Amino acid sequence: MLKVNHIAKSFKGKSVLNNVSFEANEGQLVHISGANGSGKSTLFKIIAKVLLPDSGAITIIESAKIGALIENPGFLEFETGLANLRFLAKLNHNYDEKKVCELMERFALDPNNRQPVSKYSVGMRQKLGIIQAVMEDQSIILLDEPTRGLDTDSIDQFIDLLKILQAKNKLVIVASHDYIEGIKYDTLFTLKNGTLSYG
Ligand SMILES: Nc1ncnc2c1ncn2[C@@H]1O[C@H](COP(=O)(O)OP(=O)(O)OP(=O)(O)O)[C@@H](O)[C@H]1O
Repeated sequence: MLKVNHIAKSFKGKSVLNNVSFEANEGQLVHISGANGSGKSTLFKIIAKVLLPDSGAITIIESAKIGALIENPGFLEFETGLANLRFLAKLNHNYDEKKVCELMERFALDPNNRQPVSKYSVGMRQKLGIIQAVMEDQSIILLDEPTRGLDTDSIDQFIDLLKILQAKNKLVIVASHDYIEGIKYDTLFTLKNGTLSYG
């Protein structure tokens, strides 16, 4: 479903990714661990094709759609959470209000909350970021530090969501520097000094 072939990327002569390769398939839950600055976000941006690698290639099966939470997702600050999700999904003509509201409720976000996103807490924004990555039934889901700012109840809700995504045969790749108790990954990678290795 996804092939990452010999990816290299440097910024201003400083190598961030060096010959990174791996393959992943539907139904797999993959973890990439790495310290701050190890290149996790850069790798996700290259997989999502928002950044070009210096060399190497990404191959994704044609029917696959990518959902991603990378760094701090940008929202329309003066609009409500639901209005933001509606806007993002409508860009792709794939808006299902019932599904979006169910996802919001799963994460204890009230779809009828009239507060603009500018008033949201870090955790609430993070939840909105997770929802937008999965709300269009995307088949490859990239989640960069998904539990940042989440309290323990929200982390449990996130773990439940991962189980649902796995049951739906999605490929989910989580990048984080910490280990999240309670998540059973199929494959573990570590990104260090620009190199991706198993374990
Ligand atoms: N557009 C850019 N221009 C210059 N340097 C960049 C750019 N994007 C990333 N970098 C550098 O590349 C390195 C890897 O950054 P990246 O954000 O991919 O790491 P990360 O593992 O996601 O870190 P974190 O866990 O802190 O989010 C860092 O040294 C960063 O400063």
